[in-house]
Amino acid sequence: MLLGSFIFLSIVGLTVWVGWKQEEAVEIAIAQQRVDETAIRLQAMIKAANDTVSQAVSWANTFPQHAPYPGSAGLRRSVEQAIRQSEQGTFTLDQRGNLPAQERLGQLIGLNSVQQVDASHGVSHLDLAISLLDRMGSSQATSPFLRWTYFFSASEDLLALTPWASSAEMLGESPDIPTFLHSSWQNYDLTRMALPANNPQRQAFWTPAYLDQVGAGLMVSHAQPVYWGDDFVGVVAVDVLLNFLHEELRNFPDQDGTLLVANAYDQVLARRDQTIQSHSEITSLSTLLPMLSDTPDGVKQLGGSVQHDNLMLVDQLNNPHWTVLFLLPRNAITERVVASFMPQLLLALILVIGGALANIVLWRRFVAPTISVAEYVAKTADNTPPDPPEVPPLWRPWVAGMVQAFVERRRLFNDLAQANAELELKVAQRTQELMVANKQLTAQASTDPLTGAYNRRYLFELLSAEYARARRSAAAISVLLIDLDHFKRVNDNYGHDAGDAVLREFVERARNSVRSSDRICRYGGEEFVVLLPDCEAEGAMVLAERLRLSVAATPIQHAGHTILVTVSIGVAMLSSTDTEQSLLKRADQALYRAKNDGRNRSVLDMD
Ligand SMILES: Nc1nc2c(ncn2[C@@H]2O[C@H](COP(=O)(O)OP(=O)(O)OP(=O)(O)O)[C@@H](O)[C@H]2O)c(=O)[nH]1
Repeated sequence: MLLGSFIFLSIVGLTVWVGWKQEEAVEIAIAQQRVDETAIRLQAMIKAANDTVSQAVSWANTFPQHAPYPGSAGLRRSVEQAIRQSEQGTFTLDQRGNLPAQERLGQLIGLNSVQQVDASHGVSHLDLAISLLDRMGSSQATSPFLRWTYFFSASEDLLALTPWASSAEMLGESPDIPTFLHSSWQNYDLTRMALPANNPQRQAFWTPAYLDQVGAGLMVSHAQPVYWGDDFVGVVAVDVLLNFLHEELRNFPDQDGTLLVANAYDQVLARRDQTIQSHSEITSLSTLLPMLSDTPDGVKQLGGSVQHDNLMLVDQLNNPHWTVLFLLPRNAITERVVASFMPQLLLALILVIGGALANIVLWRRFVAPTISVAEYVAKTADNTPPDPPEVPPLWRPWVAGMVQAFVERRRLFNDLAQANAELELKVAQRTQELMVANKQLTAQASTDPLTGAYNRRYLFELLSAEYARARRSAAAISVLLIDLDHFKRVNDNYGHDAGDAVLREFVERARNSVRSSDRICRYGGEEFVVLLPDCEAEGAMVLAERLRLSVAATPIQHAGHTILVTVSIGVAMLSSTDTEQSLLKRADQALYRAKNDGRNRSVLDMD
């Protein structure tokens, strides 16, 4: 029972745990999916900057093959006019009132010394700048967050920029154009990073974030150097305003946690919970997340890991290498899991409580009654039946029937045991009786019923045994053959009963005259044989005489009559040549002589 409960609770617990983990995994997957989608959207939005730069650089690198470029003839005339009209060795397009579609074009500032024609390539940086202004003028229309597109010439004497900005606006606090152009190459990341020494692979790159000097906001530049063959010509760049990032992060569907975008320079470019409006507000990611400072490339280490009490979900854009980072508090996940898992949890609780109740009911209704009934059954072996067990009402009729059956069984068992005991007693008695009867039968089989002497059949058994014994041990053995004299007269004179009485009395007196080991046998009618083991002839004669005299000396009284009886005795002792029959025969011969000699005497056969 306990084991069953334990297993049941373990299964429920395991199920809850597995369910919990599954729900947690689902929540994490949803959050990761949102991060991934945000990264994809940002990548799509930033694509305009990539396209603008790659198309412009592609055009610029092959520009000598396009020249002369007819599309910018009007702009070129305007530039040449500006160069001619310029003072102080510099020129701008501030006076461009005669340009067609001027809003579409941008500003161009430079030094009058700018080369009109490159001797080796046949075209000049100025030609390239003019053609780029013509081609890039509509770039901003493709994306609202592309701010400036521009070309710096590597000779530090030219800057072409679109859309339009006045030279005053561009120069800002710079004292003059030559200083501005020169310092731009020294101070701007996009120009410095484009230099052949810094970018031998001539790759496009993204600069760290900076604040636009004309107040447009936080931005980054995407730039790529321009080469004509092996000659470094300049750099084409586009400035990207980062305010769209904040808008994008604000639309993130998960309202919990910290969400930000950082670049590969450890700068946090945008945070959902905070707008960045000044350069000082640009925090470093490693400062924001102290745990990152321990690793050389913290951002790469972040994916899906748990940072303190937050789950950190990350996705990275390819170009630029920006990171969308979402710190979701663990307790927010737990709350969501609880919310979505609550029905399952409730079900599990119901199952547990229901299971426990079912166990209790099962125990009370079935197991406990079964045990008490089993104990009761065990006790029904006692003679006194125990009280019936306490069971629920449902069981009572059944238990009552069973108790009655057991009691009846006990009663039958007791009756049977008693009957068995009685039977055993009877069998013992009967056996005893049979033994007595057997003894009697045995005695009857060997005894003459009238006199109690051994009968003729038994005489021969005895004689045979004694004969064998005498032959083995060379012992003596003698026999007396006794015949009552004129016995017929007794019957005739006093009746047959008197004759029987005389026979009985004779045997009685014979018993009193012989040894206990001697055997008195009725040989037939009024003839008797007394078998005398270990008795020589002389002893036999003495015994015969004593017997004869005991009979003759005292008449027998019967029914008022005094009956005088005598006996004649033939005596013989076993000789070495005798058989059993010959021994008896010699005794008979001696008897015969005793009769002939006048009766009432003992005669020894001397043979
Ligand atoms: N009452 C009684 N008489 C018996 C029994 N057995 C034999 N007798 C009788 O014994 C008598 C034997 O007679 P006999 O053979 O003539 O011999 P006897 O009269 O004894 O004469 P002797 O032997 O010559 O002395 C017969 O009359 C038998 O009927 C018996 O069991 N009971």
